[in-house]
Amino acid sequence: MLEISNLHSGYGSMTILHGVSLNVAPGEVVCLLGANGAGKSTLLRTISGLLPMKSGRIHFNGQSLEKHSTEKIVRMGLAHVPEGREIFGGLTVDQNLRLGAYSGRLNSSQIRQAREQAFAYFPVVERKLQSKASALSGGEQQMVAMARALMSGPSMLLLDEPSLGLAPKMIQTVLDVVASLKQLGVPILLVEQNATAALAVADRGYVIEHGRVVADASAAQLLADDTVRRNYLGL
Ligand SMILES: Nc1ncnc2c1ncn2[C@@H]1O[C@H](COP(=O)(O)OP(=O)(O)OP(=O)(O)O)[C@@H](O)[C@H]1O
Repeated sequence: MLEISNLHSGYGSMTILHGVSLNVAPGEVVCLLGANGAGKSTLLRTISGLLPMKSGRIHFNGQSLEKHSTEKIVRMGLAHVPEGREIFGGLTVDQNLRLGAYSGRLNSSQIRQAREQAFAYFPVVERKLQSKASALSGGEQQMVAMARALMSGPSMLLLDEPSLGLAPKMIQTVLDVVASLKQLGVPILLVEQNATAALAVADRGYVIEHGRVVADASAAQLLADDTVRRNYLGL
């Protein structure tokens, strides 16, 4: 579904990703592990076209994403929930959700369905529809960001630290939503600092160090690996 090979990317003249290759198959949840600054967010930003690649290949459903705008990539079905949420604070929650549907992938009845699904996952989003997004707590904003991504009718999701700043109960809610989307067949590439909990819902994972993939294994193998447990799972 998503195939990345020998990807180089970075900021200006600085290269952060040095030849990353990875893939996500239909229906898979794949977790990216790595220390702060390893390049995980940079990878997601490059996939979604927020950052131009320097070289390499990214294919989504057999189509190259190179030179496509982020807007086009969302229209192709790949939605990105960035770290730090980046919702529009001056707009209401409802307006944020409508912007999520702006890509035009869904017709009006599908948009209604996506809205209902988002409300079922995140009841607080429905309760706060008319509130200014900036008036929501950090955790509530995180849920709006995920709901907004669902409004584009994604066939794949890139989630960057979806549980950042959430209370423990809400962390589990977010991971339950990940598991539920997986049941619906939506593949997810997930960066998550609660790596043990993330690997519990993931099929596979990649470990990234200094912009390079240094390990690639099933979630069960990563959970059992002493080095991974020590360095990334805090066990
Ligand atoms: N806008 C930017 N301009 C220049 N350098 C950046 C920018 N964003 C990130 N970097 C640098 O790129 C490197 C990788 O950052 P990135 O955010 O991809 O790491 P990460 O693995 O997601 O880390 P974290 O877990 O802390 O979010 C870091 O050295 C960071 O300082």
